[in-house]
Amino acid sequence: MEKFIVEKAIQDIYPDDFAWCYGCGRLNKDGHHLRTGWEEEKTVTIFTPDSKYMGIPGFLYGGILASLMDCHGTGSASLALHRKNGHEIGDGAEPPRFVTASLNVEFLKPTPQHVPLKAVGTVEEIHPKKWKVDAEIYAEDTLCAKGTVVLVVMPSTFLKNDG
Ligand SMILES: CCCCCCCCCC(=O)SCCNC(=O)CCNC(=O)[C@H](O)C(C)(C)COP(=O)(O)OP(=O)(O)OC[C@H]1O[C@@H](n2cnc3c(N)ncnc32)[C@H](O)[C@@H]1OP(=O)(O)O
Repeated sequence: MEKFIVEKAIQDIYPDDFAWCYGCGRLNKDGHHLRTGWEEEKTVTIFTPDSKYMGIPGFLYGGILASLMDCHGTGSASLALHRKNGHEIGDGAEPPRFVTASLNVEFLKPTPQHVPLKAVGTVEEIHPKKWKVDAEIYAEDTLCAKGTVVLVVMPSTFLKNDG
């Protein structure tokens, strides 16, 4: 049977200061709370968008697929560098933080509403600070979108200076 749950997600262990992303921050009450984990050597994010994310009645708005691809990318890169650094979710280590440098999405088929979407990622290191995720989004067995996301380790300029 198809698995529609991510048991251990990298977003669950982001430090609170980095858990506010609209797509994947667990502390953003208005956000999507996307969660990304390993499924063997691939990364997986499961998401069933709310009815309001409609493009054409019965079909999803493409921007919501891009959001899924975006946060699936940051989560996947974080998982991969965390593992490369010798860590796994649950060992107490803080994961690396990534931002999206580029996002390319190809909308291949109309995507039905009201079914769980599964983003599947293949992660590749370009440079220790720069990673690429090739992602596919499936609605049930149909490949509806694919894309490439390039992620860069978050520069210090993103850190809020409260002092
Ligand atoms: C903890 C989790 C936090 C959750 C966050 C969720 C975020 C959700 C996703 C988003 O929406 S992120 C928000 C949207 N994205 C942005 O706002 C990013 C805006 N863009 C930028 O800030 C910069 O353009 C960006 C950081 C993406 C890239 O900047 P650069 O063009 O300077 O980076 P570059 O790609 O050249 O290299 C990055 C680093 O890798 C190094 N590098 C990359 N490739 C290399 C190579 N081949 N050889 C040598 N060095 C290389 C490069 O030197 C550099 O290291 P340093 O910072 O130490 O100098």
